[in-house]
This record gives sequence, structure tokens and C-alpha cells, in this order.
Amino acid sequence: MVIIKNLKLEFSNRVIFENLNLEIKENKITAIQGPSGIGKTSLFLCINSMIRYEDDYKLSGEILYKKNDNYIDLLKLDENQAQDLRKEIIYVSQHPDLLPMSIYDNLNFFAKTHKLENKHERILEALKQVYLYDEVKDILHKSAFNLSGGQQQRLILARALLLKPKLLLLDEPTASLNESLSQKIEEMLKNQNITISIISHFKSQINNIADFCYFLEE
Ligand SMILES: Nc1ncnc2c1ncn2[C@@H]1O[C@H](COP(=O)(O)OP(=O)(O)OP(=O)(O)O)[C@@H](O)[C@H]1O
Repeated sequence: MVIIKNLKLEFSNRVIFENLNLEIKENKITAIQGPSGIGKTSLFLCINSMIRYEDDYKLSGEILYKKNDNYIDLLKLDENQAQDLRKEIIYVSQHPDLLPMSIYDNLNFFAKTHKLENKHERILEALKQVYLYDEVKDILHKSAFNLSGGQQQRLILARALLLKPKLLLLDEPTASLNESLSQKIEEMLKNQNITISIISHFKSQINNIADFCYFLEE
């Protein structure tokens, strides 16, 4: 689904990574590991074309993405194409980027902008998928900022799942969750029929869910 060839990223002439080659296979889970600061998050921002909004960066190489049986180079997209592709390549940050809205509207806003059908049912289904529905069913119209860190993390995961991405990029998705919830989320992710790449510091998580694992090192 994604083939990365000789990728090199620099910020202000400082090389973050170079000669990076990896593949994210369709309908598989590919884990990315590596020490803090090696460039894992930046790699995901290259794949979903968000890197273009960073200051003073330089990116070269190829990120080939399979679309309708053809491969397109994500480095060559114009702004409109990048925005379009971001509807199917969805990045879930390790820092919940919630909107100043209710829990429900945090999902409904995206359901509307993506013109989803059966919005209400799909919103409830997404909340159930991340084991959040029972915790929030009575406060759906209260501010999302009242949720705990772990609940906020599951809400942004629900938002991504709601949009049925073709490629889901998960950055430490269970970092704020307890062990039992993490395991439930891992099982749920394994049962999704989508292509996933996941950054994780947890060896047990990688052993449990990843089909492939890359370790980034200097
Ligand atoms: N916009 C930016 N401008 C300059 N430097 C940046 C920018 N974004 C990230 N960096 C630097 O790039 C390097 C890689 O950062 P990145 O967040 O991708 O690492 P990471 O492997 O995801 O780290 P962690 O595991 O701690 O989240 C770091 O040294 C970081 O300070």
C-alpha cells in the first residue's frame, strides 16, 4: 500500500533521517519502533502530507501510495490532492487534538465534513468500538475537554475509525490507557480490515498486533 524509497528529511539543514526504506502492506499492521527523537512522528507526517506545513524542512526520496491499482508519489501532490488524500490516510496524534465542542460534536463535525451517511448510528458505533460509549452515553453533549486523557485518546481514535480510513497511522494510541483497555483496543485494531501503521514503545503490543515491525536507528 505504501512503499518508501530513500526518504530523507531535514529540518533547518539538520538531517532527521536518510536512506529510509520501508513498506506498509495492505490490510496488515506495520509497527514502527525506535528511540525518542529518531523521527517516527515526522515519518507519519510525511506519509499524510502534513509535513508541508512545517517550517524550514527538506524532504526527498519517494513515498509511493497505491491508489486505484496505480502508485502515486505522495511527495509530488499539490495542496488539493494532499487534502483529498488526507481523507483516506488518517493520522491519529499521540496528543488528542479535540475541538472545543461536545463529545458528540467532535465526531459529528467530521461526519458532516466527510458527508457520511447514517451519521448518528456510525458515531455510536465508533464510540462502542473504542469502548467509550458506556462511559459517555449520558454526557454526549458535554464538553469533550472534561474527558480524562485516556478517554480523549479513545475519542480521537473513534473519530478516525468513523471515517473508515484506507490507511490508519496511529502514534502511540494506547499511551494513556491502562493495560486491560490497551489490550481491548489492540484486539479491536487486529479485527479491522484496514491497513494500519502504528508507532509503539510497548514490545508486548507489537508482539500482539504487528504483522511487521521496523526499528528506526541512527
Ligand atoms: N517542525 C520541526 N522543526 C524542527 N525540528 C523538528 C520539527 N519537528 C520535529 N523536529 C525534530 O525532529 C526530530 C524527530 O522528531 P519526532 O517527533 O519525529 O521523533 P519521534 O521519534 O517521534 O520521537 P518521540 O518518540 O519522542 O515521539 C526531533 O529531534 C525533533 O525535535
